[in-house]
Amino acid sequence: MRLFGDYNIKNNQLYLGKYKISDLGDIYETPLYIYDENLIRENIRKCKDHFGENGKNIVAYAGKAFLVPYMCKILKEEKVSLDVVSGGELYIAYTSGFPMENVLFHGNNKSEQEISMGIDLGVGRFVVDNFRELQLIEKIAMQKNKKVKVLLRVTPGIEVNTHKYIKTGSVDTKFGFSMIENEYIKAVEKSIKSQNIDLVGIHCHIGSQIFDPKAYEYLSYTMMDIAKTILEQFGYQIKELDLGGGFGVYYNENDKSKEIQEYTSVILQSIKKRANELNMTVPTLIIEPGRFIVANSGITVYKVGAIKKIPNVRKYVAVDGGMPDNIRPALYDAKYEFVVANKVYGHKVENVTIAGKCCESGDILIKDVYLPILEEGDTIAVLSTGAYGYSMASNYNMALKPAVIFVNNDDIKLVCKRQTFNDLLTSYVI
Ligand SMILES: Cc1ncc(COP(=O)(O)O)c(C=O)c1O
Ligand SMILES: N[C@@H](CCCC[NH3+])C(=O)O
Repeated sequence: MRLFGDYNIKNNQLYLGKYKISDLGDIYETPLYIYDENLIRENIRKCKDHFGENGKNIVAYAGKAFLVPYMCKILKEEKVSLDVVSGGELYIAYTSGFPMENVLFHGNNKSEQEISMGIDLGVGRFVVDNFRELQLIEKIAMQKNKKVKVLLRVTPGIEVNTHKYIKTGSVDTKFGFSMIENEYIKAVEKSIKSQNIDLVGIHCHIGSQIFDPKAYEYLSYTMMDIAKTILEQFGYQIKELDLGGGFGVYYNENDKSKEIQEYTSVILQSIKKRANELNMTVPTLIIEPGRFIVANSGITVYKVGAIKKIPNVRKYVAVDGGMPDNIRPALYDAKYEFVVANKVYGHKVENVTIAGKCCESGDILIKDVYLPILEEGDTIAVLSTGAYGYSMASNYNMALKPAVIFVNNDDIKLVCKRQTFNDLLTSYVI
């Protein structure tokens, strides 16, 4: 078991700083997401320190990992950019006072309304995914008499070793302009010719939960080669090169997680090397880490309810949450570490399966885990759920989305209230 940031064990109990996790579960009700705010800030600073090159390069947090108004406030204070993927994320950023010029607007099927909203709010960069979007941006920008800064998303055709659902840079993907038959060249040409588009650079993202820095070396070379082709064909040197996110994190002992500098140094060195070989200037570089910044800072806390023992088969221990607050085990077969927060080490341990409370046999948080003997009322913490947990939460089975609290030294901040039954009614026409 690996604890990050201020998580610690005292008297056989799990704590975050001075706060006992089982007490927080009682106070704020379970399921509950808890974050170590200092660790988020520390991770952001690590990215800036190892990649920012004193403000020359840009770190853009990928909001899809976890985005709430309080997170926007932290990002603003820490002076990083933000990658959003929908009108909804953009709206959260805007209403939270996040500077719009530091927003990159992603998405493979942006609606006219989203594009219009992005232009009106003045987002810094549109990351353009396809020809339809290019046309729409041009049309809407022309109507509004605006010139819009864009990065073109290119699919580098790079295979990475990660779950197939979270690969995004392979040849066969829904994202970006393909290199096959020089599709991306046509997009560059259209952008350069357009009166209402200001082509700033190119973007790519090969996938998520990647552990091999070599993948970024190869990506860096490929993208600089693309930049060279653009220079040769159009006499245009790109100003910005965005290499996406994807830096892998520790969930369990099979994950060979690395320090961020092991990825960023590869990127910085490879880009400079290739730029030198190609006789080009180094563009402003951008990375978009999501998981790396928030995953290890967050945990999810549950209470044990029903326990079912099937003689000689299996013991199921059900908790008061499950797939609505963490879809990742069901969707990606994700494996987390589990801690019984109110009795971390037991005299005896046993093999159990932790089940959620949904009406779904696949709602299993983990199969075959050794934990101290569990009883109803015990508090279970699932570690490193800070990325793609709350952001992927649903109301399946009309489950209420849990509260989220941030702990920062002595302070506790409730950043999302637990939903109520009345909240479930808000979108219905009765
Ligand atoms: C375009 C883009 N940028 C950044 C990210 C963030 O990835 P991660 O959370 O793995 O760093 C994603 C998600 O995979 C993405 O699709
Ligand atoms: N939701 C995914 C990551 C998505 C990456 C977005 N392109 C996960 O939990 O691993």
